[in-house]
Amino acid sequence: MGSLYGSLVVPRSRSCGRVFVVVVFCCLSFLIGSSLGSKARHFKWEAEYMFWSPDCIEHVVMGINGQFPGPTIRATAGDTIVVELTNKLHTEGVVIHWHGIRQFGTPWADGTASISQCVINPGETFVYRFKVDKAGTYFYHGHYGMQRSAGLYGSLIVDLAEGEKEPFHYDGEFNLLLSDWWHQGAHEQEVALSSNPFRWIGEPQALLINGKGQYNCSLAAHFSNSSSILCKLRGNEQCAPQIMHVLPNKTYRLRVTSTTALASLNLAIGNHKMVVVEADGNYVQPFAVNDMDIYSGESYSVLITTDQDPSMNYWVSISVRGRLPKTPQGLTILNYHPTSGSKLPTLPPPVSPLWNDYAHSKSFSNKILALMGSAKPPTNYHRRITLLNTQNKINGFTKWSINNISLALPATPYLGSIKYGLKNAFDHQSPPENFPEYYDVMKPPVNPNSTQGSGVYMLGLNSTVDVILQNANALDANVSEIHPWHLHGHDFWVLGYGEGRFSKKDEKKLNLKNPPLRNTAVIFPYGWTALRFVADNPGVWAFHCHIEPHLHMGMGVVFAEGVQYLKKIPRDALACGLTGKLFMNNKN
Ligand SMILES: O=C1O[C@H]([C@@H](O)CO)C(O)=C1O
Repeated sequence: MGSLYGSLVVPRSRSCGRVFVVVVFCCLSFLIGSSLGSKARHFKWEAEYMFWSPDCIEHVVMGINGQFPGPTIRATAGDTIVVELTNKLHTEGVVIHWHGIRQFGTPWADGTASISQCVINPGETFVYRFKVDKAGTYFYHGHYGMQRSAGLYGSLIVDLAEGEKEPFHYDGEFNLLLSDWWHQGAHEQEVALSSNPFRWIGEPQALLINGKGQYNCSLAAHFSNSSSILCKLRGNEQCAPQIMHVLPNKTYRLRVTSTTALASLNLAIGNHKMVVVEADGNYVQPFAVNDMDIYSGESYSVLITTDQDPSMNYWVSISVRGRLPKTPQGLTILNYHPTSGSKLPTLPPPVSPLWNDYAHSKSFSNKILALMGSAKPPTNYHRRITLLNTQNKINGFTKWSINNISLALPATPYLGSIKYGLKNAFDHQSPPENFPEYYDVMKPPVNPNSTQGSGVYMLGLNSTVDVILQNANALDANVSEIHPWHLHGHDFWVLGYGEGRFSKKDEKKLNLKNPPLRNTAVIFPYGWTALRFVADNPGVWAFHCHIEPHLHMGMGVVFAEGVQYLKKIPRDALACGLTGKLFMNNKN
């Protein structure tokens, strides 16, 4: 039986002791900050395809060092992470993106193919070296083609620097990395999505918690009317649920991240409330919920108190939201000591809100506010870019477009072509800042024909940028979908969500007082989301829908800022395309 136990009773809040020496040491290290204890953490990783059974059915998955999900990185704020990644795939490149890490001063380590680096070729090794400057719950994943869908992901947890204290107390912690799984391989999915006629990938076959799921059985079979069979708790280590073993009357921190390819999820724990304290590596004003939505690309920490009857066990469930669910609930068990971990809960699993109860989702999103004392956004912006999200056609192929441009990535990474002024590397026309007044976001596009482009929004270094993400109707009437947008290289403030087309009157409703800082924000069907960020990180950064097939279909844009101020970009990152040629010519 897979068992999931965090640090069982490890007090996380550290305080300076009473003994003088300890006081001096603690307080000194507090004053000096993270620099004292910070260190380099080295990892040697090999990315490879392997046979694995995430939902008890054997498939090819992408793993790291023989593990799926990949190894968890645990570091302390201020540390330098060094990952020597060797590509052991036979015939395909690879990169890894460190989701939520801003990469200040190391934009070439962001791990985005065609944007921040060339893919690592089979047999080659690339060294990712970057600082984790902010404590929080993060993850990493492939960012080339649909390698995240193939299973290339894992957790990255950054603890507070020595001497610093969390604004909440907990006794132990668990890590829940959530994902979705298809039986159709990622390559076949790529071809399906890029074919004419278009073939949609459909809904996932299983939801995974820490890479483990149940396909044709259910842990809660005895509660359902269907003939589904009871899953085994023991036997197949690769798919047996990891039981969460807890002691009564303690507080646990659950670090929850979603790296789903498609599914928006709702997480609930039978009989237990969750207090949300962190979102995307930033503290939030704590609030309690019975269930919570989590979109692809997001991370949260929630606190649970084990104050229920210890002679029982409880369900931990994840279910699909925002799309007609065709995937069974993902389940595991919260097991109270000394009750046996194999005792199934006596109550049925939590019933998740209806998939299209968006009022419920919006109410959750609107509760997320910055913890008092958090950094506030600048009160004014220099530039506002409105990004209309539409589903389109290009020569009969189905795409997603932003202001009528579907993103097509160039062969030479932007970081190199912008730095070295290579004019032919991509489309130098700046993409549109807005969409036409007459466009009706409530209806399918009148003229769905779109174009592909590789254009970049060039942002003034240190300028304040507002982005209004505008959702619209897809190609079919009465369909508008959820899209979680993720920004690389920055956190942004989420100033607000609204219905219909963003207009002048919405301006007054924006929250400049305590908006949460995040790196991923959702747009609800037929709605808008307003974001603000400061372009203070020289580099080239992707901003895109975190739904993997949607990005594959062009749903993203690229921001560049201050690239000319970058002194030395490691040549290893740019040894392909026109930069590769440039380096070769310079050598001769
Ligand atoms: O991009 C998508 O395509 C399908 C559908 O719109 C067309 O089959 C779907 O549900 C998406 O999210």
